[in-house]
Amino acid sequence: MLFRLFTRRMRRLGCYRMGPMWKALLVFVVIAFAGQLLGILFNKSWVQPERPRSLFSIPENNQGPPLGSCRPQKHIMFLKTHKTASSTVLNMLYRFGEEQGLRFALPLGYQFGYPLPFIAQRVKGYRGPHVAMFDIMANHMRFYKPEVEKVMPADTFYFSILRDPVALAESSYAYYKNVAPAFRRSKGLGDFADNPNKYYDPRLRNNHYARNLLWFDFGLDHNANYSLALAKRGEAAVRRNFKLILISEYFDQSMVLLRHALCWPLDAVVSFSLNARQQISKSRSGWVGKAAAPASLQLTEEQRQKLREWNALDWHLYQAFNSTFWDEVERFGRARMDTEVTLLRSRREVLAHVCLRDGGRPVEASRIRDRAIRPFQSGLVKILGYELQPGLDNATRQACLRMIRPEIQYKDLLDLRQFPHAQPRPGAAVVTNELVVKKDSSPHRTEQHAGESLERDWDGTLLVHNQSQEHVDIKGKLR
Ligand SMILES: Nc1ncnc2c1ncn2[C@@H]1O[C@H](COP(=O)(O)OS(=O)(=O)O)[C@@H](OP(=O)(O)O)[C@H]1O
Repeated sequence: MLFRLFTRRMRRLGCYRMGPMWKALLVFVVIAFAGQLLGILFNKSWVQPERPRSLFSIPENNQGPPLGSCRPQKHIMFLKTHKTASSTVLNMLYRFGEEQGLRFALPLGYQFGYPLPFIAQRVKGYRGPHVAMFDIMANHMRFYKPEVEKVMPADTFYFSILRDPVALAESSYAYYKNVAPAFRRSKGLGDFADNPNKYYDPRLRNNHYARNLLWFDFGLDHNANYSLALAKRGEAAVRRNFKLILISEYFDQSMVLLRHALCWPLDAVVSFSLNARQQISKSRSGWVGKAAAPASLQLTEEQRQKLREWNALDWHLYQAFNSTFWDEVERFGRARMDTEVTLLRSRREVLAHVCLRDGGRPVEASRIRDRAIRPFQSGLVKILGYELQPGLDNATRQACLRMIRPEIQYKDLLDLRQFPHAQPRPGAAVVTNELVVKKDSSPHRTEQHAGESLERDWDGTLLVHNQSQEHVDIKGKLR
């Protein structure tokens, strides 16, 4: 019937003198074309990324507005800057990679030899330049592009995240109070801001946490004297190397841009804030109120301004990329952005309701019954985590767990999956549930081992001093 119709139409079009061979070929082309068309209409995975085995069976159309004909990006390098919400972003990358069976470039310990500039040998299982082995790289490092390029495929998508340097300084001071000598010596952040030069010695290890920390993480000289020309050169280097720079203060808008840049489904960028510090409120519940900072972190407006000046290179970077960020939002469309942010937030609320106890409120580590998901603690304040809703079915529980599993534990899990037969190296600090809540009270201990000098860094990282005095973190703790 269809064939008869088709031949009649062909006759009308003047195709009388076709031989049987040509006719057969034409029929074949038409059938193939119709097949493609039906495939496009009915196979959504062509137009939308395949939804990872995700939390709950929700209809496809709840995965956010369609993304067009893009393909999900699977080669990703995220520069995990410090105290910028980067652990929340890392969690999303871990989840997506795990669900899609991607391979992670993981550090031997928990960061890639930080604070030394990145070298490819820090990647576990690295076999040499341009051996395409890894899909995602995202743990803390001091960025150094030529070495990163040895590890990651040429079509890798590079992105990172920035935060207002004043907020970042508060977070960094709270977290690294006992780690950065400049912070340790001052009475409080306000005192430090009033006269940073009194406390800051650029030669002392870990003082990079106290000055232009973003600039440092991007691999630039964070102690350089500020000049506009220098700041613009640094900014240009970041622009050259990174396709997208997110802004922590606009986290949800950032996630929308990221989702579109990576062509990912909505669930992949829905997250719960990880690594938040507890801030004591005056209310009876005694819980988090961002306004109520402890006395040692309180700042006057003048001190805030001084911190901007002290971190002038970071301040420049932040302002420049904040402006670029809003240009991107403009290009994306304000109304469209608002719609997608609303969708993202409502999805987060649904997931919080399903997954988390107490309506999703973060709690202090000691109150988390499952010790395996307690977050690592450091500094002046308590770092909060989450408790899972009891009584979840196994699949939901696993999906929820992924969203709240702290960075250290998640890295260990992926490491074990990728290297199931690897033996821990001699001297390696094995992460136990106890260790993740332990504060290291005696930083910089030194021991002798097999002719080498071993030193424990503030976070338990085992550093080996060999003859060239290079520090190698074998395995230790984060940050
Ligand atoms: N979604 C979202 N939006 C905005 N801010 C967020 C988010 N998730 C985490 N955070 C805040 O980020 C701070 C922790 O940053 P990091 O995870 O990068 O820290 S670390 O360097 O890995 O230790 C930490 O900041 P402070 O609470 O000010 O210390 C977190 O509260």
